[in-house]
Amino acid sequence: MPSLQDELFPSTPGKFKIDRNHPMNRHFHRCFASTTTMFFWALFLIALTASYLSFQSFVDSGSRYFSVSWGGIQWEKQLRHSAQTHRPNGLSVLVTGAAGFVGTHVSLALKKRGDGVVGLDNFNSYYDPSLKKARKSLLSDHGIFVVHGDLNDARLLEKLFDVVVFSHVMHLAAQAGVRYAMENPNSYVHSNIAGLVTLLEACKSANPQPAVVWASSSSVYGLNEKVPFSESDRTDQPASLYAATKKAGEEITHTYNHIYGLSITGLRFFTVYGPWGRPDMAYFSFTRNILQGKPITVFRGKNRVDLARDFTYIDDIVKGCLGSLDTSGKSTGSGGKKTGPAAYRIFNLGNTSPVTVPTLVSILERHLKVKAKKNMVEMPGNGDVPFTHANISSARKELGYKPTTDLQTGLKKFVRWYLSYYGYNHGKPVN
Ligand SMILES: O=C(O)[C@H]1O[C@H](OP(=O)(O)OP(=O)(O)OC[C@H]2O[C@@H](n3ccc(=O)[nH]c3=O)[C@H](O)[C@@H]2O)[C@H](O)[C@@H](O)[C@@H]1O
Repeated sequence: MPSLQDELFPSTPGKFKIDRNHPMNRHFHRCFASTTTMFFWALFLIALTASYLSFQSFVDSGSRYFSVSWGGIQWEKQLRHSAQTHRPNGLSVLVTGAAGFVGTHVSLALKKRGDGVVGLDNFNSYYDPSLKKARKSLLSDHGIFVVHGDLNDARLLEKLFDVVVFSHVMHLAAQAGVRYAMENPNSYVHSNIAGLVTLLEACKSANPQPAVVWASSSSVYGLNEKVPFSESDRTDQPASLYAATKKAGEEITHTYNHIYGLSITGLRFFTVYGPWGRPDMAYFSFTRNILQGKPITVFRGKNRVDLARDFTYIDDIVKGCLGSLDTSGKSTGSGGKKTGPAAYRIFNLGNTSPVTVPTLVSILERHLKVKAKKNMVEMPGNGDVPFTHANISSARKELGYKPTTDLQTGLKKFVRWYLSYYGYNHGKPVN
């Protein structure tokens, strides 16, 4: 005889029948109906919670415009993985502008020695974004995750510091370029002023606070005529809006050091060049034009004096950046409040041997084995300075900084990279 259980729950699906008039069944039906209702309510609540959570992560994932794609469990996992250190006392560094020229090289060097690195970049189109994407995939091949987002996105920054405990921030994201400031002045304010403040706000509120190393510029010396340029020289005569925003950055970082106890190191880079460089810079655009048989414009100063730059090779700059991170000392603030004095430092990172622009051109001609078509033009009043020359004794003493690559050697490496990246074979494009 089948048991009650068997009758009510036959093993064959579809044969389930309930005799509603059976007293036992009436009782069961009431119970079952309430169980079903509960079951559906539970399902409904689970669905509601799930959609709330995914909505939250969608909200998290965007700026207030709900447009940028960041956030979510998988994204956080990638962040943590990328930030993991692989050496005792390794650093965990947030590198802003990681898909930029200096950012890419610094990120790779940190990763190579076992530090954790998370990149941040907005991939803007100031110059060819495909070069930035190529740098990103180089970083990804080395296990470095680059978040696509803007410095001005405070929620994103807060989230990054929530997910990862960064010991350091290497702040290299900026609107670069001296002459472009006349075309698009607001982009300099957006990145170099507003973006910097948003980043410092996030750093000051982080617990623990990271130490900050950031890129200033040799352009802050502006119209200074005393050579070589020392950190104590006057920097109150900027010649371009770009220089003015970098100078403002030095003052802004000082206040965050003073009020909140953030450890700050500002690095005044001197015309950095090398493989994976910036296409807007003279050595890069000259190379492109010379190879394409197009003319180049070489600016000259007053009285036909050649312009000169203390061109500095990227590998030397990277050593200066790593030396700065290693010696920065801790920030002292907690819960947004300073608990003691923290380091505030500024260093020149140059090569200490200026080279004129016509000499730069003749070195390129030699390496490319092509003669340049030169248009010599008087320097327009567009923010340029006639020369730069770094005194690096402070950096040498404090960071162990010692540049070792001269322009001839560095440009040879750049040209080799350029020809291979853009598909040239013996100076001819490969079809
Ligand atoms: O070190 C710095 O402070 C700055 O170095 C470079 O600025 P700049 O030195 O002007 O570098 P380039 O734009 O590559 O110019 C180098 C030299 O070539 C000259 N030049 C540039 C472009 C051109 O078409 N012709 C030309 O003769 C410039 O006048 C300058 O003397 C970077 O672009 C800045 O972002 C950086 O902050």
